[in-house]
Amino acid sequence: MRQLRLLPAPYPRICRARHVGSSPRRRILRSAYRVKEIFYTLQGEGTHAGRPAVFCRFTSCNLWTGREKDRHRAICQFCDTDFVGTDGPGGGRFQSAQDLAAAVAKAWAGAAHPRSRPYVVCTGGEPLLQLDAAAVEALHEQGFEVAIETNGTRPAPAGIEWICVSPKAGTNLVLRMGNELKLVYPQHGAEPERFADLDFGHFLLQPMDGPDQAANTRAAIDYCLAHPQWSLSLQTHKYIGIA
Ligand SMILES: C[S@@+](CC[C@H](N)C(=O)[O-])C[C@H]1O[C@@H](n2cnc3c(N)ncnc32)[C@H](O)[C@@H]1O
Ligand SMILES: Nc1nc2[nH]cc(C(=O)O)c2c(=O)[nH]1
Ligand code: SF4
Ligand SMILES: [Mg+2]
Repeated sequence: MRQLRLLPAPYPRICRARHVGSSPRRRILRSAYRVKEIFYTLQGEGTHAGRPAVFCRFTSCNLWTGREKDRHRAICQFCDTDFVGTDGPGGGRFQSAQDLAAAVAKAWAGAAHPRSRPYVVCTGGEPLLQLDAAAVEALHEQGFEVAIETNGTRPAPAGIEWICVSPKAGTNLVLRMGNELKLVYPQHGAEPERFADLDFGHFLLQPMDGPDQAANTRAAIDYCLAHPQWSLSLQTHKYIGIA
């Protein structure tokens, strides 16, 4: 069980909860995995677009509060996602990695089959503020192949099968290798050339959604045509009207 506790320093060496806050005196232990929503759909973006997956959307991000009133001063200002709170379908607070993995397994609708291993995409918000080795292990125990969508500013626990990093301008990119680098385009200060030499299996440009979506799509197409290391990633779920 992951319980809310305040620990006096020095802290026990064996403690699975994670510390929050910088000052040792202010280290409060997080109580649970906080999840906005868990839902079953098709992966809409990137290399695995079209693949059935359970999406586990963790609450909170380190680059935006998620509140519209703060968007203009956020580090990441173009976010298309509501990740505030735990009130979405299947959302809630999960006290243990096992509880979290059981909720994800409940959402998987596919039949067991050797060629269709259950697939979970951990996203957010920023999933690496919460996803830890215990959660990855519990998801594996439920039979899942684990994928993540991350802004790359935090290290990832071991064992994740598919790491998709989507760098944001003005941030320090910590995750510099992975399976796919999916860059929202265009971003002043995060031009594709800055990332082209990193160790990723796939390099994708995803047009920034918003008021300039059509022009951004044209610009992304032109960039890919001129620089064939890069492929286009469309947010297909938005076109076909699924979550
Ligand atoms: C909502 S984010 C959550 C995961 C993580 N925080 C991240 O940024 O990668 C999921 C994906 O949506 C992308 N995304 C967010 N807002 C977008 C927008 N307005 N247009 C296109 N892609 C966007 C992100 O770059 C990321 O690849
Ligand atoms: N269908 C679908 N595919 C997605 N790929 C990444 C998503 C995300 O929000 O992280 C997402 C999403 O929200 N829905
Ligand atoms: S880093 Fe990801 S979740 Fe956070 S604000 Fe940006 S796109 Fe949204
Ligand atoms: Mg999304």
